[in-house]
Amino acid sequence: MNPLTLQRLSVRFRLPRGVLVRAVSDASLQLRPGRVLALVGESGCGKSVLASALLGLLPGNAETRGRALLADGTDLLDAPESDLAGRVRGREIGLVPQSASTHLTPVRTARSQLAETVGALRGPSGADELAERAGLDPADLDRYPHELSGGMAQRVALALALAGDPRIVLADEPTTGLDRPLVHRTVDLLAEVAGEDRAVLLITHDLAAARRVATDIAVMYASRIVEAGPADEVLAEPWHPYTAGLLAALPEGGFEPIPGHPPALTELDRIEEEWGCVFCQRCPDRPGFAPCNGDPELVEHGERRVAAHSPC
Ligand SMILES: Nc1ncnc2c1ncn2[C@@H]1O[C@H](COP(=O)(O)OP(=O)(O)OP(=O)(O)O)[C@@H](O)[C@H]1O
Ligand code: NI
Repeated sequence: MNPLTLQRLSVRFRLPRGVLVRAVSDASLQLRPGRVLALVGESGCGKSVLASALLGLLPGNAETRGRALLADGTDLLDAPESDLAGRVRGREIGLVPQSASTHLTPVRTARSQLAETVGALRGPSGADELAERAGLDPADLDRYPHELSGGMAQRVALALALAGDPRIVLADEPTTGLDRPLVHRTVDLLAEVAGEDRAVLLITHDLAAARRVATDIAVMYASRIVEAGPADEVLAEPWHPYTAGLLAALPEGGFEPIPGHPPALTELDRIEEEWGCVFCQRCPDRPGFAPCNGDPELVEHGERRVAAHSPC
């Protein structure tokens, strides 16, 4: 059994006056030990909401559907908070947050915070060992948060995420604000963490970083996973025009961003009704912006799947 299996996970938010935000729609994914799954997509497509759902950290106006199953059958979507707090967060799933330094208490050294977390989670490794596994000189643990560089803070955050010896490590935009060499260093460390037989979910809009370490990739657009599969295959020959568009936006792809913007997540039902699919309005394969007919079909082939019209 895989450490985590998502089955048609959906999350929507209820806003005043009956407005609904469809943040995640029917997401199905598997995290596997020893592998890095990169979840990529433009800002606002629902990546962080998906992560929050797995950690039981959605706000009160969220409604979920589907299942998010741990290997022992626990469904994270309906597990009681006591279970999530006592057993899941930190122990089953370690979180590497977006801006590491804001998660550290300013008045205490990194070492005291790491030691406290190890104690609270009853983790098997000491602070020095965790620091080394996170690529940090143990001597740097004696620094206060304001004495840590961005890269060091990120490594402290990784050490904290490993403190409870979790089988799953979830990193949500762990490279924000880091320069390119540090981005590489950070994602390389995540690959090493996967090498310890953990499953890593790397959430990022940095496709170049994802390409560097991902073994598997899932591409999210307007709340849906539109394409997924082994990273080398998907990135060498994308099946969805959105994936192709993301690659074309990279420097080596020619720096040609996809024109237009993703639709507002409050508008998805209306757009699907009018257009058939939510990507048509930006789709290079539909000159003249002809609407598609109906839902994009899901095509599965081996380990790959794509939800697009042909051509979409
Ligand atoms: N509590 C909430 N109530 C209503 N809408 C919300 C709430 N939380 C998030 N959203 C909306 O859900 C959508 C998805 O947000 P999310 O943070 O998951 O995007 P993302 O893909 O992680 O983007 P980024 O790359 O910028 O981190 C956004 O449109 C956001 O405004
Ligand atoms: Ni289409």
